[in-house]
Amino acid sequence: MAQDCRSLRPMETDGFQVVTEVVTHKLNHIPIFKGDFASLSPKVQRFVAEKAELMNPAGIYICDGSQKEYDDIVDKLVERGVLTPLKAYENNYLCRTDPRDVARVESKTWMVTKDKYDSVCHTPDGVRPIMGQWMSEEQFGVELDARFPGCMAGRPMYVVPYSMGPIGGPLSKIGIELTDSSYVVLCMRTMTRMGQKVLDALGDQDFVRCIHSVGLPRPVKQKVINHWPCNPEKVMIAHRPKEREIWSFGSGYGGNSILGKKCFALRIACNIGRDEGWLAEHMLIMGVTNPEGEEKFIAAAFPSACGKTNLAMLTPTVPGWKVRVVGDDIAWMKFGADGRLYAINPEAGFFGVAPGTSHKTNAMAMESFQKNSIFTNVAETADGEYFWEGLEKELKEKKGYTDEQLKHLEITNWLGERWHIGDEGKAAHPNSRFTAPAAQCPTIHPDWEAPQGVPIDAIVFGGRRPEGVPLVFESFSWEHGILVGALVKSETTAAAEFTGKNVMHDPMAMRPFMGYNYGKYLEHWIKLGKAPNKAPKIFHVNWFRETKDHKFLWPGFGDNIRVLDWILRRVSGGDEDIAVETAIGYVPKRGTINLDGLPRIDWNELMSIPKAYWEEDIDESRHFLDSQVGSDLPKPIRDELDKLEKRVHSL
Ligand SMILES: Nc1nc2c(ncn2[C@@H]2O[C@H](COP(=O)(O)OP(=O)(O)O)[C@@H](O)[C@H]2O)c(=O)[nH]1
Ligand SMILES: C=C(OP(=O)(O)O)C(=O)O
Ligand SMILES: [Mn+2]
Repeated sequence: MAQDCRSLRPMETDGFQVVTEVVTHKLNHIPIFKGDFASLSPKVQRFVAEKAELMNPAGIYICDGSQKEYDDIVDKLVERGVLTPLKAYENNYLCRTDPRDVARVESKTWMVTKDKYDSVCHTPDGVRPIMGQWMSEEQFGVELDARFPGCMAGRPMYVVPYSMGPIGGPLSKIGIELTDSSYVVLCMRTMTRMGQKVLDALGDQDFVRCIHSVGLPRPVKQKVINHWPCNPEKVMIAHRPKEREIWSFGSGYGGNSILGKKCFALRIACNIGRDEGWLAEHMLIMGVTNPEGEEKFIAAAFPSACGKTNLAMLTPTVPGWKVRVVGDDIAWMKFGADGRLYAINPEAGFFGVAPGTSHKTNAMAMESFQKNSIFTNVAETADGEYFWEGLEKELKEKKGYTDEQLKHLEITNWLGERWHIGDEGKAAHPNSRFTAPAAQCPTIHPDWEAPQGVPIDAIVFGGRRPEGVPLVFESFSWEHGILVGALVKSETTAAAEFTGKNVMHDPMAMRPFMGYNYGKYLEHWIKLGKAPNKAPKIFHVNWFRETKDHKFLWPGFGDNIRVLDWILRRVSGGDEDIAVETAIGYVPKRGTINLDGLPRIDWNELMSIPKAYWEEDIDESRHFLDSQVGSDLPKPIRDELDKLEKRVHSL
């Protein structure tokens, strides 16, 4: 077989020189482009050798994670036109993908388990589960065979050892990603702790096995667009939780390819968390210090593109407050011996939504990506700056342009076409992203890499809810809070393939990332909150409620500190009289949220709990839980729903 594979191997080897050739019992003469195969642990050797034999790369490149390695790969990609230096900054690059490969693809994401109901709930006949898709092991075998054999022909196979969480930390875990995408290698270096030091820490232990291919072996028969090989027709993002294995094919988009992130740190990790008694959640982690100097930590779950990165990096508009970032997307959380919930950010970088980000909305994100960052599918100005929707005003002021000058500014849009502000279409893709090292954020928390994590005082859920849902409310109990999380809904965004603005269920903000039976997942949450563990209070926020003419009722962004202030006062307890009991939870008493300096806020509209809306919402939610969770719904959650319904009926 090796002989046949070699003959398939085209001449081009991306300019890498063959350093040594290893001969293993599995593999004949696969060249090593970089690294010392023999120094890998037997488990890693075997993994690399087996997968190389399957995918037939031109050679193997073992990443050491050094700056030089990063720079070498960048240089190569610039030479080939994959990356464009954004010359207004130091070490910032623009990458344009094939326009068909710009977001996660939920419909092509699967969990592969022997028993279907380990992955999905017992939904009634004819109902397609939306909390995860299941694929049988047999079918997975067929799909794998139709994609992976020979899929890396002519391309280097990078071996990317990485740690999610600080290397060696008690909550941290190691993975190894094999990929034929050099873009992914660069992103993994920013988003995780990557390289030799991880292999050193690994020893002969096990690791999460991650296999990623863009799915376009050389010689390539189709036309490659933007030097971005991908295979949209054959995309498959498959997870084998029991085997702790991820197989991703056909897409280079971050959420599908930077496998440490959504695939490992959420879908696989929530399985590990279930087995080991902890939680892997789609949550930011932030430290909030009040004017008295007391700091508390909040973990908040919002669906993709609903404000996690922005909240984590918030610049308070109220004097005296300080916000510091621990993480902006994922939290691994475990109750400690003292009964408190501790959270780490398993990542080392930010993969954030670019459009809408500006010094006005998120200055700390802007400061994080002034250097050493990669911008995917944004636009570029003639001066070599990044550009996207939301930067118009800032650019105008920075350059001193008149309106007329701004309108005529030469911009290259994300598709590589000439474009001007006001032209049809968008400058940047709505899901365009920045990839930036977390350490570059000016408000990164000094304990962001604390191996044992930070103690969480409040959990917050939220989503884009244009109507019916007040700015903030507090749940009555841990179980009620879990119901609140289980009923999270949000308008769809550009982070996945859905088009149009529909309000969809996104329970716990985990719909796209659920790694096992969602009913069992709720049970796991319930169990962990029981004494002697001290369960944090659970809140729900909605920055996105609209007036009848579709204007936001709440200014959002830095002003969200006003809501966090209320939340943290509730957490502190004390005898402050700041909450009113309502059917859906405690809401702020009028006047207890600081509105000083804001333009007029329509408090009644912002905080109202319309009975008709909630009655309909509960019917719809009950239908959702019945059809999507069915008999797997834990009784305490069903009881909470019954109680909520009763309270709403008597509104
Ligand atoms: N109106 C409003 N928009 C927000 C707020 N926070 C974030 N956004 C916008 O929502 C989009 C996604 O935000 P981001 O923080 O990247 O979401 P994430 O994907 O959950 O991390 C961006 O376009 C933001 O400008 C807010 O408080 N109010
Ligand atoms: C990385 C992503 O995350 P989020 O939008 O939640 O920041 C994604 O959805 O692809
Ligand atoms: Mn984000």
